[in-house]
Amino acid sequence: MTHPVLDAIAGRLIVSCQAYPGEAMRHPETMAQVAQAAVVGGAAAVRVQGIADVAATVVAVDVPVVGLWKDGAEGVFITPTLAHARSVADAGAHVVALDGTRRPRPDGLTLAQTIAGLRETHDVLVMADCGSLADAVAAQEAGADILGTTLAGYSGERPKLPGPDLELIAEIVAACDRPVVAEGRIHTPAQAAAARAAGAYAVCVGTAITHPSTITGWFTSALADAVPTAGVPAAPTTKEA
Ligand SMILES: CC(=O)N[C@H](C=O)[C@@H](O)[C@H](O)[C@H](O)COP(=O)(O)O
Repeated sequence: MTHPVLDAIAGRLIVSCQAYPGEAMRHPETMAQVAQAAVVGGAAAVRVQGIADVAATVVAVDVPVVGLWKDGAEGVFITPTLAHARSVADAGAHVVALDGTRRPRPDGLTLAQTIAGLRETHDVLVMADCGSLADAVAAQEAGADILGTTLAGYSGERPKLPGPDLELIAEIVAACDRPVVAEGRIHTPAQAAAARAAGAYAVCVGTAITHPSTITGWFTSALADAVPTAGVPAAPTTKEA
């Protein structure tokens, strides 16, 4: 690859550091610290949501920052307009991640117009968050530098599998010639490796690394379903006097 950011992430892990509205960890400094911890663990890049979080993280880590701005929670909400994209780039993101689906955008621009407009003002890479093979093909045509499977299972064109959509990753890799970032519901190291084996250029993991409430829920659910099997010592009981 010919771009230093693409060189940096080749075959590597990107960690998405996001807290959601109303959550205790939703604070730019907190997310920047989470990003620092991910870098210590070997993250080659981090993905961060929100202008303040991007700005705080860019100065806190020495790896590329993939920035996005979620505005809303339905339809096109990941960096939905050119104005959002420029703000993310202004905050210092090295890569601007934006909705890469074929759905209408709130400002009426096409994806190609959005990418071209961003390039007029900023020297950044663009990651298109796609939900299907057709999205990825169109996003490549529109000028995206990186194709992500971020929206597979969220835009209505692919099933929402419990794990990553490995089939889609392989299809995009076969049909396109841009780096493909596997993202979405990669919950285990084995799934990350499987995404890489399916042809992903890099693998992005969020929830399983940086969302403690969800991870805690996985454990509490497992315990709620678990029953002691034979041979397990019984819990001590209080001796009667
Ligand atoms: C669909 C959507 O809004 N995805 C968002 C995109 O930035 C994030 O909420 C995800 O956490 C991120 O894509 C990483 O995925 P996962 O958390 O499954 O590892």
